[in-house]
Amino acid sequence: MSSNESAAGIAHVYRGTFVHATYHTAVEILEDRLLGVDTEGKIAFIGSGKEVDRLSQKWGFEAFAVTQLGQHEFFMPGMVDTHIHASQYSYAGTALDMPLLQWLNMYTFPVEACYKDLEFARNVYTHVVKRTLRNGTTTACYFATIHTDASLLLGQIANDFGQRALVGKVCMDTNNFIPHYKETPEESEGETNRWVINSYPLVRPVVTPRFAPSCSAALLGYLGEIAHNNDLHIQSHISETKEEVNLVKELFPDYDSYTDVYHRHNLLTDKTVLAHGCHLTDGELKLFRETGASIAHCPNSNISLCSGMLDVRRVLNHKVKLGLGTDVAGGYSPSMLDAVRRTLDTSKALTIQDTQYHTLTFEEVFRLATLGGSQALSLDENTGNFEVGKDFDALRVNTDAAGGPIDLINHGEGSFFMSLFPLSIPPSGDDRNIVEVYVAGKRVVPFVEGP
Ligand SMILES: Nc1nc2[nH]cnc2c(=O)[nH]1
Ligand SMILES: [Zn+2]
Repeated sequence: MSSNESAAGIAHVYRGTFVHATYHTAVEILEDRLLGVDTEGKIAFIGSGKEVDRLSQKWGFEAFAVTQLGQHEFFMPGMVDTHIHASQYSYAGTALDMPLLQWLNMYTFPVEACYKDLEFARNVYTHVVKRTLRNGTTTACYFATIHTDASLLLGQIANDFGQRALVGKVCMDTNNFIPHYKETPEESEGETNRWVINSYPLVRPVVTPRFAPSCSAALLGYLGEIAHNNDLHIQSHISETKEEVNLVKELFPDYDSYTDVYHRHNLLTDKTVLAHGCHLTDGELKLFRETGASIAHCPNSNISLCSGMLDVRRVLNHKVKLGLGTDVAGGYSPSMLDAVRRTLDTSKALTIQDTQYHTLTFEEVFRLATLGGSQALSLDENTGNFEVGKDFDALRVNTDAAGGPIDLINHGEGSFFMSLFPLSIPPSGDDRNIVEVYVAGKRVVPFVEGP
């Protein structure tokens, strides 16, 4: 047995087409493969479908127990939403009529204040976890609110429905508009310490300063220390709008840049993910690269709030890790397939402005939605693509789903279009094409209905 071979028994074997990204190739379409999942939910082997007899002997499964995918089906890795506000799901699709800072005061803070009420929280959090899972988000990096108990509930709900999640209790000690929706720095530190000791098998806590304008230097310092002492993930927002960048300059005049504010409070590490980054300078991107911090690209929100257009190609050229985020409710869609589309749209809009621009390809964006996201969250040892030893986080996709949003037209066996058809789903498909969702080997969609 080689070092990455599983010692656990085989629980499931699937045969058919597998489509995924690797570290070297944006998209690989693997036809007629056999993939075995062990009893711990990890990928135990991947081999040719033609070798079913040899593999069944080697791995000890019955050939008749293999699940055969349909002619128009394939497996792709589950998608990774690197930035979503679970607490804002209740008003997704509404209230996008003002710029970020006014939008936060007018809509977001009043809604988030409601999460003191645990029943309200339970209702919204159950809906957002189910909706994102159904849309193919197998890993979500969530912002909750400042309320520790409601944030714990979000972690429990994600775990119970089988979604892999990073969950952040939001920290903020500055709020001039809604004074009751904030904490003192000491409360925030104490509650974060209470928060980070809790975990569920699929859920990890994330240290979550909301963004520099909502946090004093003292609070940022406490949070950097907690993250460092406990080796935790960190998430926040950065350089989403020019107005925000100017505000940070006013609030933190002694720092070189917005990025420097986080850096000097030990908040930039290889487990940090910062959303937006539309207006970062080259020097700031260099600091991201040096620290290993990553960017959550949230194109729907960037356009919906008229914040800016992130030049993803520039970020990738700086060798900064980048994943995609829905940023509900600044973004109006909880679907990562929408994030794929908006990423392509933003890249094409940049190309319209500059015809020499190196537009992102469909394949590159597919990678960002899957493996790229897992790298951005430093979870790619566990998830992001179909490699032996990783957890089986996967979507069973039917390109010809009954009632689906797109028709599969047969161009004839072996034609150019037929071979590329799996790639049409991220831009043109929707949740009707996602017939099953797996996290760590367990089927979590369709939901198992209670009694
Ligand atoms: N889009 C967005 N940006 C933020 N910056 C600080 N808080 C938020 C938020 O809730 N949404
Ligand atoms: Zn956000």
